[in-house]
Amino acid sequence: MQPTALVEFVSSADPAAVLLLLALPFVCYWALCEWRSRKTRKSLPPSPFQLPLLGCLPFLDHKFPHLSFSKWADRLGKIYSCRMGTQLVVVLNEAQLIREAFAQPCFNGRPDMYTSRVTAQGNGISFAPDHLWQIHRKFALKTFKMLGIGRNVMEEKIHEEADRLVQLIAGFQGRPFCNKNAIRNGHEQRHLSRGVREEFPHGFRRVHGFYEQMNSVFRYFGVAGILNIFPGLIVVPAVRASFAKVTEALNSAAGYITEMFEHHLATSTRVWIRDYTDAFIEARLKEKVTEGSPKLFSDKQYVAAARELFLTGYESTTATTRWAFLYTSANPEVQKRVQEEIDHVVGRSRMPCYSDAKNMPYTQAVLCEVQRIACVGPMGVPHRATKDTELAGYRIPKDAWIFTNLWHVHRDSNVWQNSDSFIPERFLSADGLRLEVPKLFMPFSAGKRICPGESLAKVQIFSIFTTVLQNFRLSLVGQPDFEPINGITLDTKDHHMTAVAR
Ligand code: HEM
Repeated sequence: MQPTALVEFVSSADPAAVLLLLALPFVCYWALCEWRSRKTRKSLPPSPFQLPLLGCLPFLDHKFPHLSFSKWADRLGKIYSCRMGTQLVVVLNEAQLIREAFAQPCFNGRPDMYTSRVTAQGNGISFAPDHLWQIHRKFALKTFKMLGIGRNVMEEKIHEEADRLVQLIAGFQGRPFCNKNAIRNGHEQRHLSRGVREEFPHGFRRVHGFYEQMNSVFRYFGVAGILNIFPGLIVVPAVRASFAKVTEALNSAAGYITEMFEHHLATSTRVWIRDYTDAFIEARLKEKVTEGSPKLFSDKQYVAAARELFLTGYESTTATTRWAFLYTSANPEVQKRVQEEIDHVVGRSRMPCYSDAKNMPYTQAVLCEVQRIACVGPMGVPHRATKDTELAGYRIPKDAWIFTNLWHVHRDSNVWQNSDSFIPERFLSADGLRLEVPKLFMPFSAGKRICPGESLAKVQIFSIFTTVLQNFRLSLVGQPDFEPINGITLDTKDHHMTAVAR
């Protein structure tokens, strides 16, 4: 066709046909590229059956979602994907794969979740923006180390808590008491004994109120959590009311924490760093000098970080301690062996210390088995992929949420023989003399986000557990009920027990 003929054709033809003709080579080119890239592009991990818009939500066990995630893991293997609403979630079900993923920075982001956005407002540790997270995680770890967590200084404070719990239990004089309330009260009393009584004119009522608020957060979070998937549901009265309860409790706890901060400001010597709050005040003053005003160590950051450390630390360690008492009361022969080990290594004249733990393999095996079987944080804390990447041969798109299926990791019957039975010996060497913790055991997760409270939790659980068993023989009243109750962590139900002095 001559150029003039082409011009004539274009000017006389239907404009739509011309456009179509011009677009055709581009469309063909795009289709070819797409076909080529699909051939080479990895697919998403396999999925369970899902519905449009809702994804897997209608098929999740509403009471215990981790059981559904675990059932799908049995069928789909170490990695699968699903949608919660329109959000893509990748679920990791095997310890080795979790370690492999979390060793890579691109798997260590956190989702931008509605509940944390509204409550922490970009502050705190777990859900803070990246730069703030790095600084405050490092700061918390450095402060814990400086305060002697895992060393003698901190242990003195934990001994106070254990001692108060022993006094509290002794007060029941062999009559039945509620395990749950006793451990909570022991913890609150220790909090009081650490000087809060002087700090707060309202004394115990104030501390008790603070813990009550913390419990409300856990109680109501279950319903409010749906807002992370469908933020629009805030208009539904029941969801709105639950979330209001959570924010009300968090605000009220913030009031308590602010009072504590002000008291520390007024009484800080700046020479003796008494605790996390004193260390925060120091860092704040330094930032003020260099930057003019505290931006990284702001008041809001203090409230969010301190509240989070209280909340996560308190709930997970007290729940684990309650499970430890439940399992050892339900298994008298295990309890007897722990007590024999305590008598042999510690005796009766002093309190057990964490430094005794290395000589107490059986007791440590019992506590590992409690953490494995109870798994208080069954789905960990969600991560987020920060870029398009790959894992185990599958495509993981940027912003996919990554769930750590710790429940499955610790209950997989292909990994743990008789996985639903309580068998502390699985953490001992064949001769029963040494503690052997397999790499498949990971209650504190792994990688850069691994729980920074691990050492503190281990010292606290060990000290309280061994001090109580050193003093009392525990027995359950009625049949043991191992079904958990679900909040942010899996906790024991209320159960009654008796404690006879040894
Ligand atoms: C038995 C006790 C505990 C268990 C089982 C536990 C478990 C966990 C798990 C599974 C995670 C998620 C890690 C991840 O994102 O992959 C986590 C994170 C965290 N835990 Fe713990 N934890 C315990 C005690 C504590 C204590 C005592 C504290 C504080 C004093 C604490 C503070 C935190 C914080 C701040 C994070 C967020 C870390 C980050 O995002 O970098 N935890 N914990």
